[in-house]
Amino acid sequence: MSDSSPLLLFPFLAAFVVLWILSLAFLKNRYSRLRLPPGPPALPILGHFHKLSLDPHKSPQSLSRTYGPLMFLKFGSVPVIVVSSPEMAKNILQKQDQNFAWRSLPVVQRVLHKYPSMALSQPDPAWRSIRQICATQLFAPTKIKSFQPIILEKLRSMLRSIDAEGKQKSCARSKLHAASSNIISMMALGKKLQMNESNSTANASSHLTSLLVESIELSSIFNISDWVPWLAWMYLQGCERKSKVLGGKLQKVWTEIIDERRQYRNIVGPERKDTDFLDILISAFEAQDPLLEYEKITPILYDIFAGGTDTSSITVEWALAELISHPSKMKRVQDEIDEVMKRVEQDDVQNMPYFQAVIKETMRLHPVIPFLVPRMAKQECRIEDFDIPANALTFINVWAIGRDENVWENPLDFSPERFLGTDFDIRGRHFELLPFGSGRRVCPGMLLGFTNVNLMLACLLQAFDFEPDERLDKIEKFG
Ligand code: HEM
Repeated sequence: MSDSSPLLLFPFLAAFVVLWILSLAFLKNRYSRLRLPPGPPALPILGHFHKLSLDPHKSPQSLSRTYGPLMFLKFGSVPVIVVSSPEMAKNILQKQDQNFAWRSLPVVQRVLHKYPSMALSQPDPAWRSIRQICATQLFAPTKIKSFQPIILEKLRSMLRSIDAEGKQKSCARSKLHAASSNIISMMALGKKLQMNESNSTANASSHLTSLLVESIELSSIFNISDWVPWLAWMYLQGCERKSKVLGGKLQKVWTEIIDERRQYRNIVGPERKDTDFLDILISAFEAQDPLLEYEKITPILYDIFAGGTDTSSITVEWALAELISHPSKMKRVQDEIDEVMKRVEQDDVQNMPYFQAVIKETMRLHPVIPFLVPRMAKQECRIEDFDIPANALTFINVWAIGRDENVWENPLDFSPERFLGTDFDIRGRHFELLPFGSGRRVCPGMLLGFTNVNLMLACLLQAFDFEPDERLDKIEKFG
């Protein structure tokens, strides 16, 4: 660096300080008339970022022990509400669901897709019509049932592969992940794609996998522009540029896949049947909108891959880790499986109360999306005695609710027995247990995700005996 560089920095620092003072004054005026929920004192610019530890899902839980189940924080300049009790969650997700159905769109996602994905769309008519297609066609119970043979075939091939290569943790993890992605990819884009490697779409689909992984990694980077928007113009981390390049590549692959399918549909003509999600989506869009922009299908496919893959395999991994650490519970669930099932079938899985309790208990202690997908309050509103500012990003801390001693007895114990003989389910009606969220933004893939978790876990428990392992790592990592 040359000698003159500190001088060059001076105007930059001066501008920074002025912007900071202006932002403080602006925020003070903005919130001074409101009775905000309690929260710790904030630092300038950073807000409460310094309060987050390296495990960001744990710090809000300890803060809420001091400040209560409805807490106000600021991350950078973004107002944040953290909810940590079933009553507050019910207030937001049921009583005020409409106002809290909005999402904030991170910069990476805004640049990555021409149209926002379903998970990050605002609750407008287009989002509602996609949710409708999800409920009545893509994830309808009959559709999921029709996919059961495909799911089981993939799982049997996973079992063979684990059997051949040993069931060390790392091996089982990668096989679970691969099985989960294969199941989703078969349902979304069709069996033939995976079978015929010389087919150009098959190559496109394997390229797609690596682009999707890259895009999920990019989306999970902590991007300063999202939290301190007035610094966005500096492009400090280059995320926008990377998203633009990646978005272009993703769009090219999606277009190839969709175009090839449309050509195939034209060749087969009206005789064809909608076999997978892509077919269903093309038909549904064509029926609704003759001037269809096929690009609007791509964010839905993106959601199906991004939302449907790791969520199931991680849940199964946690269930196995807990059962391996609790051999008597492992024996009880395996005995139940041996008694009820010859071969794994979804209908039988539902008739195993202890097995179902194991899954609920796993989802209580280890929800894969610990804060749900953050909601945003469209308008200023009140919760109990407090004012919630418009556009406050709202985190429902289901991880903390699942471990709250005021809600659960001995909350840190893995005890599936607590669910036996109760009517608790995971569908978003019981605000103590919300692994799939609740209200109008509840996970649309819940039935599919739950079916996959059931079948994967049942297959593994039926096929193998797992030895207790002292080296078992039960450390939760965020993101
Ligand atoms: C064990 C499996 C799964 C779990 C635990 C899970 C969990 C969740 C959660 C907690 C949310 C946020 C709900 C809220 O904001 O209230 C969500 C949203 C979503 N999930 Fe899932 N999910 C799973 C499987 C799936 C599958 C299989 C798909 C699709 C194939 C999927 C697609 C989505 C989408 C598109 C959204 C956003 C919905 C919207 O904002 O309108 N998920 N999921």
